[in-house]
Amino acid sequence: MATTAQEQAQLVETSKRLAAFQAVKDYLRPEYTRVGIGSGSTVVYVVEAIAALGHDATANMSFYPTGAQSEELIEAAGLNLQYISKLPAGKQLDVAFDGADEVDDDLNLIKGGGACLWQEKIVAASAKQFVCVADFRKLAPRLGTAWKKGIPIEVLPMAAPRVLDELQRLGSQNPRIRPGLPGKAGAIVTDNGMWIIDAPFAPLLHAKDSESSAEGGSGSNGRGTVDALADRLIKIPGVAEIGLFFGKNGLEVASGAQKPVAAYFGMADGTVQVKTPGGV
Ligand SMILES: O=C[C@H](O)[C@H](O)[C@H](O)COP(=O)(O)O
Repeated sequence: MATTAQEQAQLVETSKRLAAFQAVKDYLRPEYTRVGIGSGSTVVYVVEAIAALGHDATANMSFYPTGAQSEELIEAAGLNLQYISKLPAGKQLDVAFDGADEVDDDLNLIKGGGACLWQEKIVAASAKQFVCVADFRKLAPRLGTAWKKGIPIEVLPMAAPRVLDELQRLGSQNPRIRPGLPGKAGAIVTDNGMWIIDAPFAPLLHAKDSESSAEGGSGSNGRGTVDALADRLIKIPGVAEIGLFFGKNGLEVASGAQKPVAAYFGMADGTVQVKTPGGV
């Protein structure tokens, strides 16, 4: 049935909210004290779901933002704001919630569509459990299938031309420095004073593909895997961080995981689909 653009937009918002409320219900335990809050439009509903639990439920919890937007969200909801820079060495967040631009069926993520990725990766990797919340548009078998804008890469501004050259050598088709929003002359500037380059690549294979391929890490048909490309991108001089969240998942490593222990998707039919490392 044909829907108007307005109806489609409403469906997407409803789906984000469904995913966020279910994820908070499943993963925010009353005994938790340290909670990471990511960036983007879906995380708005995560904060709404947490605030809806009431002051008594959250009074002993501190909330760790991933940038200016989530800092504002936490404060506006009346939740206790704390900073990852104040997390003592050896301690972890109990859980962190964040959105994604694309999620593949091995739970690799593309993030940074809203120019937040560096602090997000630090917060996710600081959590015992990283939980992703998204709507049905973000589901894709391979990264680069649905999200065609490219992999967001946070770069030191003075290095941007050299990074663009290197990205083209690695096979990116037409990598671009992301422009500022209307009213802002020049490039977009991140919360960390960096620029973003969006680097499109052909859809990326993942570990599950290479397990079934004799070619190992490079995948089948000569196509690159998420891990192999990420390893090359992060080594380019001038690259601060990349918007690929990859590697071991949170069930395989005790700390430092960039991949979620669960990804929640609000679906168009009003259900919530949950993907976990064992269940996808
Ligand atoms: O840069 C922004 C972050 O990585 C977001 O988490 C990501 O872009 C998803 O945002 P949204 O929930 O608005 O789709």
